[in-house]
Amino acid sequence: MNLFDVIHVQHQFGTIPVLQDIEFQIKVGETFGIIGPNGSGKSTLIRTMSGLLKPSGGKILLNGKSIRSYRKRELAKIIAVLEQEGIPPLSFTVEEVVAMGRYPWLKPLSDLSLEDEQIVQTALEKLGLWNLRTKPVNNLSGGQRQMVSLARAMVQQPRVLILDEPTTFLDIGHQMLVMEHVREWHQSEGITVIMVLHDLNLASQYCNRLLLLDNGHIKSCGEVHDVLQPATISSIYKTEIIMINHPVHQVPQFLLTSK
Ligand SMILES: Nc1ncnc2c1ncn2[C@@H]1O[C@H](COP(=O)(O)OP(=O)(O)OP(=O)(O)O)[C@@H](O)[C@H]1O
Repeated sequence: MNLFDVIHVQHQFGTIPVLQDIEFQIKVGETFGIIGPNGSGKSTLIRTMSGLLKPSGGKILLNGKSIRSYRKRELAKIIAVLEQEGIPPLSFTVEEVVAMGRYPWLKPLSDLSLEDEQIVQTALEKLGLWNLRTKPVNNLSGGQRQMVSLARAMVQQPRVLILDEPTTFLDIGHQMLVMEHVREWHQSEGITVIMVLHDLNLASQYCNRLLLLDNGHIKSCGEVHDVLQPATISSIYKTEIIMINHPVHQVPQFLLTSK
């Protein structure tokens, strides 16, 4: 059985169509990338897949069951979402925000158990946040906030991690840090990762399959080499590119050429 079946999904905001006849499947354990130009519908698509947005048409099955039929808490045990902005600047401490990820697993009105606290501590240590744990998150840099967001998702212990542009606003060092943590988590726990990425070079290195959206339609979906065709990428992004083979990983990489 597929983890996700996205069946004839379409969505419109008012009268403007944003997703049209979207159909694809994702299997358990995949690292699935969603790429496409600004405004092509990537965030809208993953919002429908995480149950945050009801599509205007079609349906989305998670483990064979309509995603709309899951209760919020039940869904939060399966899917963790890292939204584009990471976490909003709040006056809660790093540790408090990370602990919020345990919410789906707590009994109503009960506090964290010793086991929950241990899970929070492990995530803080793993993501290099232990020394920052008593700091308010609104005093952190964008990169540190993104790590807090990832730690909160980690303690949620989901089976699926959905990330919307996890590397926007991050320098190359932090981009790699986030991507490597996600990869390690994927490999150690077998979680399924679905991520929207603008950086085609990262998408190529970190995803095993890609979906390319163009103006609300699927342009292509499949293996990295099949989707990242230079002529297609050049025409969809309306820009000159040169494709090379990554000298270490043997995957497509793109260079931009100035005029
Ligand atoms: N809440 C909303 N109300 C009205 N229109 C919206 C809403 N959210 C998104 N849109 C529109 O839907 C289209 C697709 O937006 P979406 O955010 O899904 O694209 P995207 O591919 O994620 O873009 P980006 O790469 O810039 O983040 C855009 O034209 C956007 O203006």
